[in-house]
Amino acid sequence: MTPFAREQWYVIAYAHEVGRELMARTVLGEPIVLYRTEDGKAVALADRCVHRRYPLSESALVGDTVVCGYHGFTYDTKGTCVAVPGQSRIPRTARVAAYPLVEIDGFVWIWIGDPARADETAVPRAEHLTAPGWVTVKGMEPIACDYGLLVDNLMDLSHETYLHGGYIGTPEVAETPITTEVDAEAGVVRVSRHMADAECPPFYSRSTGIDGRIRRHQDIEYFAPCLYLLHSRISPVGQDAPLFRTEITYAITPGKPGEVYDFWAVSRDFAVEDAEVTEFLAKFNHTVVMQDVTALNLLQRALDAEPAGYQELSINIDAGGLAARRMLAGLAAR
Ligand SMILES: NC(=O)c1ccc[n+]([C@@H]2O[C@H](COP(=O)([O-])OP(=O)(O)OC[C@H]3O[C@@H](n4cnc5c(N)ncnc54)[C@H](O)[C@@H]3O)[C@@H](O)[C@H]2O)c1
Ligand SMILES: O=C(O)c1ccc(O)c(O)c1
Ligand code: FES
Ligand SMILES: [Fe+2]
Repeated sequence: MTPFAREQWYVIAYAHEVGRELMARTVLGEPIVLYRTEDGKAVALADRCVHRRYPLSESALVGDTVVCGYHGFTYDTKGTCVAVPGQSRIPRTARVAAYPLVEIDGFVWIWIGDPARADETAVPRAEHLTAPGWVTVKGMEPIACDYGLLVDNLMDLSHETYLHGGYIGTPEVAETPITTEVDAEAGVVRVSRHMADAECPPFYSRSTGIDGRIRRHQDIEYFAPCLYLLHSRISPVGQDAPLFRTEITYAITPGKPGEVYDFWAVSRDFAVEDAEVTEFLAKFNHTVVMQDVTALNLLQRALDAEPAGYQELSINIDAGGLAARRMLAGLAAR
């Protein structure tokens, strides 16, 4: 299993998902309850009551406090217990952990680690998700696999040719070599594949209106451990500047061991008023994501049935994924 890297920021939800209803998510194996205060501030607490460990997400939100649904221990936004039933003295140790949160670019980021070390300026940015002039479609799918399998999947887009043919894949994706760069200091892995003359897959022909062959550049930036950006640049062959810019964002958040949240988004700065294009990209990308979900569920079940110590065989296309795995191992070991 890919080790969990603590002392890091992770996307726990889209901002729009968090409201005045208690919501449960598990990140790096930690059960967490999320809600918004009456003033609109997002709060994340450990989702286990200190009394008998009842899930607080199955409780009542009363004003800005959570009243445990089992015996009524009441917690404020800092996780401090402010009332217990049947007595006025509150035990000094009656508190649950409160997690640092940052809301930015339409994501709610949570710090998993020592709260004193949470540096908000270290949250990686995906400005296109909310920038004026850009339109975004998005969603989230949970997958029953090691989160490292989703990292591998996204770092090696040669699979588009085989798994996503007729959607985003064409023969040129698998045929074109990649370049890989590692910025160990910044914690970023970059993988680029520049296709000078390629078939235009339906994802781009139907969104851009191009009907001939294209120049297609895929520039990946993986900000380990959670944020993945694919800068996609498309133009008709012969054009010497990119005409169509699409930013594909994934946030890869480990849930319980063997589970991952796959947050996905597609942003564009062309045809922004065209509702048909928006609807097409939302539907089409969801289908693409489900092709990956199905493959990764299947792959995890196959790996689970393997005897220990099975051998993998890597080739050139795996350079980005291998660099990402090394970076994750380094973050987890720190
Ligand atoms: N690793 C690389 O090779 C590489 C190169 C350039 C940019 N990037 C990354 O891409 C991100 C986006 O950059 P930006 O928004 O400033 O640049 P941009 O929107 O001006 O696009 C520049 C990109 O378009 C590509 N491009 C140029 N002409 C093209 C054409 N005719 N058809 C298709 N693609 C074409 C370039 O290779 C480059 O990737 C940046 O974050 C940068 O780090 C990576
Ligand atoms: O390679 C691409 O252009 C592309 C498009 C949409 C996706 O969801 C994706 O993962 C990749
Ligand atoms: S378990 Fe929460 S009050 Fe008893
Ligand atoms: Fe895929």
